[in-house]
Amino acid sequence: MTKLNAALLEKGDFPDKDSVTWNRQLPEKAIQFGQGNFMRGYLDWMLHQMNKKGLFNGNVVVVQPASTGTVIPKLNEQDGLYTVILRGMENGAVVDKSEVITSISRGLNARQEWHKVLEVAESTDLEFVFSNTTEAGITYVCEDYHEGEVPESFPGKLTVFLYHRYNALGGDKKTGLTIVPCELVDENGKKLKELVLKKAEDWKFPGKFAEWIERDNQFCDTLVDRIVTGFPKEAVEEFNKRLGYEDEFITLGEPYHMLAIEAPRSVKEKLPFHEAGLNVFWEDIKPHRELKVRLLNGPHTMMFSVAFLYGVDTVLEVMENDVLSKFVELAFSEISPTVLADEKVKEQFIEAVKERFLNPYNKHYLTDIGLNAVFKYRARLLPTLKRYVDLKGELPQAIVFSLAAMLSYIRPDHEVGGELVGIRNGVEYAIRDNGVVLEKVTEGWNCVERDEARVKDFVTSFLSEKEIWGEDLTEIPGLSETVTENVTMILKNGMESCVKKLVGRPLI
Ligand SMILES: NC(=O)c1ccc[n+]([C@@H]2O[C@H](COP(=O)([O-])OP(=O)(O)OC[C@H]3O[C@@H](n4cnc5c(N)ncnc54)[C@H](O)[C@@H]3O)[C@@H](O)[C@H]2O)c1
Ligand SMILES: O=P(O)(O)OC[C@@H](O)[C@@H](O)[C@H](O)[C@H](O)CO
Repeated sequence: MTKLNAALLEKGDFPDKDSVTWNRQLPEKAIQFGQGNFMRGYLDWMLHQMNKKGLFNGNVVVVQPASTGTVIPKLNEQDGLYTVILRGMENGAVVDKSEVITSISRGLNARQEWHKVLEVAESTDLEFVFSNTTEAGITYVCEDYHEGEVPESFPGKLTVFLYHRYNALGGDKKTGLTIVPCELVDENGKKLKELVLKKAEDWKFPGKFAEWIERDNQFCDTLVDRIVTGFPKEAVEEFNKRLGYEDEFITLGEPYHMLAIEAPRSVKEKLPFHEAGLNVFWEDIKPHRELKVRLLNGPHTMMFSVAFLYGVDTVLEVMENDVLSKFVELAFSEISPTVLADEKVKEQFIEAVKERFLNPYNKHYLTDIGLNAVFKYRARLLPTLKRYVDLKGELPQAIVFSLAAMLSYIRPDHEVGGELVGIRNGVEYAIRDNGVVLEKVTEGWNCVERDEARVKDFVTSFLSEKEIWGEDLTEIPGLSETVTENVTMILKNGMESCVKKLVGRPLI
């Protein structure tokens, strides 16, 4: 079968050819750090929608920031082209549409082609920097600067990129950029700016550069929302057949999307998402964040370990299971009172989330949601747990149970090629979490394997780890004891029996 690339698009030899809009001559107005599924199915898709209406008139250079990854060469083989397939319900009707996205001009590997990345910094066409480097990307890493060499961290790369631009173009006001991070990190724009300024200070870049950053570059805070499940690895042939070409980057997602962005009016004028009919809010993002992170990401992080160890694999299977769907109800009932929003707004949001989780087309794997789960629990559930304790004077049982389930999920059986492997019902799964977490959990589980009575020591030591939690969680009254009880119960009776017992309790 023919591969998707520029030649195929020009030949137009495939079923959906009439829907393609492509202008290869558009200037490279943006650089994007992060080549993952989410950006392809969300931001690059949005830029494409604007290009179709003549509202952006630009392309994006995509940079792979992390050293591992195989996306860039394959993306370049496809001339930056790929297909987004959006499937689910929209306004009560079934949607199933595919579209070739043409907003990416090329891809670069930061490690191997840093000089080319710096050439982009010199361009007067460039106006925007977008990014999604996961939560791990917007963190401070202590590193040295050597001229011409690529820094390890994303903030380090961005600082050198901006410094190169400042030097190449003379630090003129007009050469400042609009920087729009899409990581799910609270105040992502402000944090990224702080990190850039810190790097500039560490590396003793001139004060005038810091002034240029402050005065002429806009860092915007954002909140992003769309469930993008990525490449359909279990049904590639079926999709290629439907499209009439082979595409290594088919990106599946739901029709729903939302972007909340805090930025000055000038940015709104340069990025008129709303004029292209996109669901974008130019306002305070806090209310959106409060609802979305607590009531969508929170239940995701609660359900992944519970449901996976129960024996199911996807969010849809959770929602369609009698017992697990009750666990999700329990999750909403514990989270909702802690969310600072109008009751009606919360109810409507919860109903919409349930409908999205029930999207019959989305194969959203629990193991994908479980990537780096401990830090997600810290960011997405711990504030809810603490607020619940303040409000009710007791622990939220399901939220606490999901913490025990997460510890049970990160239980290594053995190691393969440096990666930890867990076992569910005799079948292996990869445990993918942060290095510190894996080290502590492996140590803890090793002790428990030798002596089951050591669960208490394991849980207490893990919860008191400030490097992981940012605080000592054993100070929350009863938490350590309840997590210990739950882990012990899961070990003894298995997940199914424990969840059934938990959901048998009356809803709050
Ligand atoms: N997939 C979704 O539905 C969805 C929805 C909203 C938000 N998000 C956010 O997007 C992020 C990425 O999701 P995805 O589905 O694209 O995953 P992915 O695995 O396809 O992509 C991960 C991306 O992050 C980069 N990356 C990873 N670790 C990094 C590091 N330490 N420094 C710099 N870059 C790093 C990779 O190079 C890659 O571009 C998630 O962390 C999530 O918070 C995803
Ligand atoms: O993407 P992650 O791994 O950070 O989190 C898993 C899901 O909660 C997340 O992808 C949601 O589906 C998404 O945030 C919806 O906008």
